[in-house]
Amino acid sequence: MSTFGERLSAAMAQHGPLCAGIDPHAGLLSAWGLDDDVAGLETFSLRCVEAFGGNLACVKPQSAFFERHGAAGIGVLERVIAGLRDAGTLCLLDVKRGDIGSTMTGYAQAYLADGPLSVDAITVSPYLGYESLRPALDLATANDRGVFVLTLTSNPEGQRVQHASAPPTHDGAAPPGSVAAEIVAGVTADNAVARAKHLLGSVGMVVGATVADDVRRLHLDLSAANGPLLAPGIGAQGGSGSDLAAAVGTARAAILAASSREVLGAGPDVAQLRDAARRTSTRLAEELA
Ligand SMILES: O=c1ccn([C@@H]2O[C@H](COP(=O)(O)O)[C@@H](O)[C@H]2O)c(=O)[nH]1
Repeated sequence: MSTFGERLSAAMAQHGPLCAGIDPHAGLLSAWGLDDDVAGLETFSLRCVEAFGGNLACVKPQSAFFERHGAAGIGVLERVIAGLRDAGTLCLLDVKRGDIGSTMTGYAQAYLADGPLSVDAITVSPYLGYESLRPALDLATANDRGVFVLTLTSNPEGQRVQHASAPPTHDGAAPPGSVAAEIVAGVTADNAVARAKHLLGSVGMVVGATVADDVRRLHLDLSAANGPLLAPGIGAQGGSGSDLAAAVGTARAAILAASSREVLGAGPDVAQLRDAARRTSTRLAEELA
């Protein structure tokens, strides 16, 4: 099988840069005329699969909105994942997992090995240390899956952690600067083999569409990292593809722009939802060009 980076490159070339979110907020269920229960969750989510499957490069279910319904909600998530797989559309599960290595192995097995929650890629949180993610990084590589490491998140609170200076390493090597820069350095190293083959790497970063100024302020070289950049914050959070594209240099080609509420507001009609996603993808392609 081809690597996740190769599959994502091909999908973006075919369908454009939009990664539509499936975020079944209680408010959106209500706006679609659905009850805030498992039946409403299932109707909402499977309409999204019908609208987006086969039409977009990637779809990003937000695990939180399935987990809040308990085991039955996870069952719906399993059916969403299966539906996207059947449609041939990449599924990036936004689940932001991160733990000590031994536990991280369990999370990696849940999402990056074969099983009911197996997806093409997941989001991971590096705040227990980039190397604590090693079990997920290694299993993703072994199974041709991907991970997206939180690097500069779209929310304003993230700055206090992500802009902080990284302490010196135990071996005395000079730290690369900020916490965010340390994560970029880890991703750069993990994508080196793909880079040598002139392929997009399978280790991506989450860099919010709202934080273009921070990318410049921290002097992050996202091009050298050679991974896809998941850019949430388009639409409802006020971010724009063009601002981020201007800040990341040649990495703009690797921006996978995530938008949830802006697109989902076009439901519940499947055709209108599909049209909204296509329009957003076309607009984002222009902003990122
Ligand atoms: O830095 C981050 C990381 C993840 N997200 C997630 O993306 C969507 C955004 O939803 P919108 O409705 O388009 O604002 C949501 O699932 C977040 O958890 C993020 O926003 N920022």
